[in-house]
Amino acid sequence: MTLRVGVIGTGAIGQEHIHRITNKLTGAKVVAVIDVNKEQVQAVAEKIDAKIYETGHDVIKAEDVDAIIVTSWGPTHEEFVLASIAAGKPVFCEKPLAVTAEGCKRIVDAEIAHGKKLVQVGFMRRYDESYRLLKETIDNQRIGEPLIVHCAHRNPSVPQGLYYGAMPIVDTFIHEIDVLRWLLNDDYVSVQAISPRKTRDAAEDLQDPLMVLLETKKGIRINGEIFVNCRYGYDIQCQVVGETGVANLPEPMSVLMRSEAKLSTDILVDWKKRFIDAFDVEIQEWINDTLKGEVNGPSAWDGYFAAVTADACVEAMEAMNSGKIVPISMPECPKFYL
Ligand SMILES: NC(=O)c1ccc[n+]([C@@H]2O[C@H](COP(=O)([O-])OP(=O)(O)OC[C@H]3O[C@@H](n4cnc5c(N)ncnc54)[C@H](O)[C@@H]3O)[C@@H](O)[C@H]2O)c1
Ligand SMILES: O[C@H]1[C@H](O)[C@@H](O)[C@H](O)[C@@H](O)[C@H]1O
Repeated sequence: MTLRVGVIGTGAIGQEHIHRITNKLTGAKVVAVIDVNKEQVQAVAEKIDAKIYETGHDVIKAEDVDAIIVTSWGPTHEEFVLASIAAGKPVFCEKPLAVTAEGCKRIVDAEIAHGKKLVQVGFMRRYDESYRLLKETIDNQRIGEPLIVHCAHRNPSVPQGLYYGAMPIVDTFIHEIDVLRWLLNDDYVSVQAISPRKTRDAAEDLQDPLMVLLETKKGIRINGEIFVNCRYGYDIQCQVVGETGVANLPEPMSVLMRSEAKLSTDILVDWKKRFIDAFDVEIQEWINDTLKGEVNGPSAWDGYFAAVTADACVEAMEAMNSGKIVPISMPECPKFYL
């Protein structure tokens, strides 16, 4: 059986997912697309022979669409995920699940009321081989119990005018918020924020770089650096300090060169390349699970947890350098998501 997929939002990542479903993965076909950018959606639809719809809701309602992928702008996600649940259709939603914790909670409530899991959130780092190896190292106690995590999320640059305010947290650090909770099998209890000296490349309305200090239930301290105008590359670092050793996230594979009196390796500059394999595995597993009527990837509850944590990080960022420690509290995870 082929899963007939409708894609809402054919921008950067929408096109990436359409390309992988059409050319690399098996078991699914993109049959319907929609974007508010008419020229762009026309070009995408022509390449894959998909039908163009007027709105996201028309795609969700279409009889020949079995499952939905939401890759439109973040603020539109909640509406499309809720509509997919109301139509009883499986939905893969890129991060963020919704732009507020309340929005994520509405999705969680709607899914529970529906009675069957339908929602998966695009936290693709859980599918990345290097993070999986790091998790295996921790789970197998090869460094004893984890005590401290140092991590960095560095982008070479961000689009001027489109990236501002709380985005270092809600658009960028949200990946660490999800993956570290998964990596450490732990939940967060508090956060504070510190602003280092600002880079000359940061826009006026952006604190860049930014540091957040999270504490987990087990007492692990996480020191997170978010630096979105680092200029030199797309660099994701994670080091876990344990009782008996230190484990580092493996670097992406790259040729070690000796040339012009230098020993060097290239650094990637683009998230698409850094996580290309992870995205492939993530979407292939989503297709396979959806065909079986299952959801096994990051759930709406994970999306909600990330949003609650992100809200606390934003509150800490707004009070940065004051020493304010913002508590992070979540209700018990409902049985539905266990
Ligand atoms: N998992 C990841 O690493 C990752 C990477 C990139 C982007 N994302 C997420 O994916 C989403 C899209 O990001 P992007 O980089 O592709 O952005 P983008 O701006 O390139 O694409 C978004 C598209 O959504 C369209 N759109 C906006 N409102 C719409 C609506 N109401 N109906 C239909 N289409 C609409 C826009 O016209 C645009 O083409 C964001 O939420 C982003 O955070 C996740
Ligand atoms: O900071 C960016 C992240 O590094 C990417 O992985 C994407 O999530 C992108 O949307 C963010 O803007």
